[in-house]
Amino acid sequence: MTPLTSFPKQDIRVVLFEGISQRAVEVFHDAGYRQVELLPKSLTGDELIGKVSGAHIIGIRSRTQVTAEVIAHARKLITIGCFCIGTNQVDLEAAQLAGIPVFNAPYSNTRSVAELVVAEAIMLMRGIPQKNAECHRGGWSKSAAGSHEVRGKTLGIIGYGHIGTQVGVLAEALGMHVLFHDIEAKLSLGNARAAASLDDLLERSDVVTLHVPETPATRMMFGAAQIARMKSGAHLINASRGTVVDIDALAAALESGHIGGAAVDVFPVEPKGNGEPFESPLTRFDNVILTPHVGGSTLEAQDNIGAEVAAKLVRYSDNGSTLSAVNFPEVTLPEHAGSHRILHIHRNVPGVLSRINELFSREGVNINGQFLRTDAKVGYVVMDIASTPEITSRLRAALNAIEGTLRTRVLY
Ligand SMILES: NC(=O)C1=CN([C@@H]2O[C@H](COP(=O)(O)OP(=O)(O)OC[C@H]3O[C@@H](n4cnc5c(N)ncnc54)[C@H](O)[C@@H]3O)[C@@H](O)[C@H]2O)C=CC1
Ligand SMILES: O=C(O)CCC(=O)C(=O)O
Repeated sequence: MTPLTSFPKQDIRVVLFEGISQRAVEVFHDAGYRQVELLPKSLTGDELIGKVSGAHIIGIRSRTQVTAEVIAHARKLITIGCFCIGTNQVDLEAAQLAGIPVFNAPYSNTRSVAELVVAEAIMLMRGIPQKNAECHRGGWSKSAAGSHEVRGKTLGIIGYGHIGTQVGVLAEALGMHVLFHDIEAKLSLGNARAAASLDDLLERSDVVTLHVPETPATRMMFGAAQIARMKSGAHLINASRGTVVDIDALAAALESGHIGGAAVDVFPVEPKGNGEPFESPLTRFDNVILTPHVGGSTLEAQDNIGAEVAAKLVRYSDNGSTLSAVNFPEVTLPEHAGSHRILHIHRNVPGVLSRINELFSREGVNINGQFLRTDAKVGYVVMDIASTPEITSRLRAALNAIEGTLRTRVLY
């Protein structure tokens, strides 16, 4: 791939997919970006490739799959924003090796998911989904059978991270006992306790809720064997990723009555946008709350996410800072008024930095500031120099010729 360079801000094309908040557009406009396109849904296949290949910055939510193939066609792309928490929809390694940092909003919708999950735990324990469905059909069955308070019951949280801990805090405020299971050692908040094992958690919980990211280890981590371990009549909530639960095994356990009810917000296959058909083996069960992946969809969260991720994208585009990028060495940079800033992204192989420094000394250019971070695969070095456009352009061409260079950008 020929390394790319930067150019005037008014020519930078930003494409935001999946109905990202207007707040993001405002942040780009305020920062001087004029070409911001807001699309209401995700795209796939050639349509997505066509759109991304013309963009310098893209913003997506959980639905748009930015695969290695999409990235290979994204010749102008300098950065990707996931306007959400999860980043599993992006091939992070392919992006990194194309010199494209990816940003997300790691906390902005945490509270929204936690509130929904706790509300669902109450609804499931009361049998409200099936009562609601019956009333909608003109039925009436006033009864306390199968209806319970959550106070004193046990909530099992799988994945005790940002969301899991918030769910635990809210559940404890309702008088629930909280157990959690995580692959990492975690500080328990309040009176929450780590379960001895996943099986231990499943055997003791009245409601089990999943808050793990999508990783190779969590794909289908919750199947027939885990469901069988749950107490008879217990409830399952999944607002993590649709690939985490074996949906057919869940349907079978609902059919048999082993699972008392479920709330599912995420699905193995989700429609591309509103108005597209939704299909799931769970639609036939009254005791299942189905929501269209709205765990993080509150106006509060979406506004915050729009502002946060857009600000990160602007900062990277304007200044080169990669602080909080999820796939890139993190460099925090000062302002560079009065100097040219050269950003050089390269494979992390021995000798690249010394070749860069040799080049600058050969050109007789003084480096006012140099910032370097590396990870296992990639190095990111930023140099502020007092230079003329001619010298900078010569340097840029020479930098591009250094073996291992993935991308060079210049910020004037
Ligand atoms: N339904 C929705 O709208 C939303 C869904 N999400 C999903 O929720 C996930 C979790 O979000 P956060 O809590 O912010 O992430 P986090 O990274 O703070 O927490 C995830 C936790 O899961 C643990 N974990 C990872 N693999 C595990 C395994 N195999 N078994 C047990 N624990 C494991 C991690 O150690 C970590 O503590 C996101 O990755 C995203 O997929 C996030 C926001 C909105
Ligand atoms: O709001 C969205 O589109 C996705 C929310 C989500 O799943 C996330 O933040 O990871």
